[in-house]
Amino acid sequence: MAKNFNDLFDAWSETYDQTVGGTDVEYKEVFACYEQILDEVAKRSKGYIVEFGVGTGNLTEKFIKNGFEIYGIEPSEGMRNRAKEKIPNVTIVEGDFLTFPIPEKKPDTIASTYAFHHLTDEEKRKAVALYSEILNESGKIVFADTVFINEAAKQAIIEEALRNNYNRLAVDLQTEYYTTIPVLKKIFEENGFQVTFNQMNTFVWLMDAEKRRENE
Ligand SMILES: C[S@@+](CC[C@H](N)C(=O)[O-])C[C@H]1O[C@@H](n2cnc3c(N)ncnc32)[C@H](O)[C@@H]1O
Repeated sequence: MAKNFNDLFDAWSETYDQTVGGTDVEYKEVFACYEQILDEVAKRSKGYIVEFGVGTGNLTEKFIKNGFEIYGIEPSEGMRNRAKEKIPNVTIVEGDFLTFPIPEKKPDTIASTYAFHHLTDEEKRKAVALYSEILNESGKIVFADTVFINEAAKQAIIEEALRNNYNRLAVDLQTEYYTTIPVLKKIFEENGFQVTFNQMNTFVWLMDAEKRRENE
């Protein structure tokens, strides 16, 4: 099982929607264009969707508005409760990226926003291998998360955060498992996906990974 961040997210659940709206100056740029990022993930998703780390249900709500059937997975009870208040009739179960009740139907899309960095790179590799098995043959993964083009870019952003006295952001970037595009590209390709990366703001990249067919 991945590292447990539940205390942090239970506490944050009450004010999370204000943070994504830009009230926290340290995280303003991380959440810049938040609605557009979620819209783009929703637009690129298809069919029956499994969503990891649903949080307060903002992406889930967009999926529902677009008419999709959703199976949500979220480890924090506080976050699950906020999401259930917002979207009462949606299935949201307790679980994380690696340990979760497998849905009865094979998903067409596995989606997630602002959450995959909670796994170490080794755990990310295990998760993508697992998703390759449980997805439909022509299934896809659509993630948006903070990623860096390389380690030097990551260090430069951490130094800038420290210069701005954004100490919570700097600690977050140093202690969670933010990775680089080459690492993620390798993980997806080794597991039979063809992946594209599109930058959405200074921090967040959209990853769109399609399963390659046998003869490709
Ligand atoms: C920054 S919030 C993002 C919430 C929502 N997806 C959004 O875009 O607003 C990160 C979410 O990931 C969840 N999370 C933390 N560790 C996780 C893990 N190992 N597996 C799945 N979700 C996790 C947290 O509980 C939290 O709800």
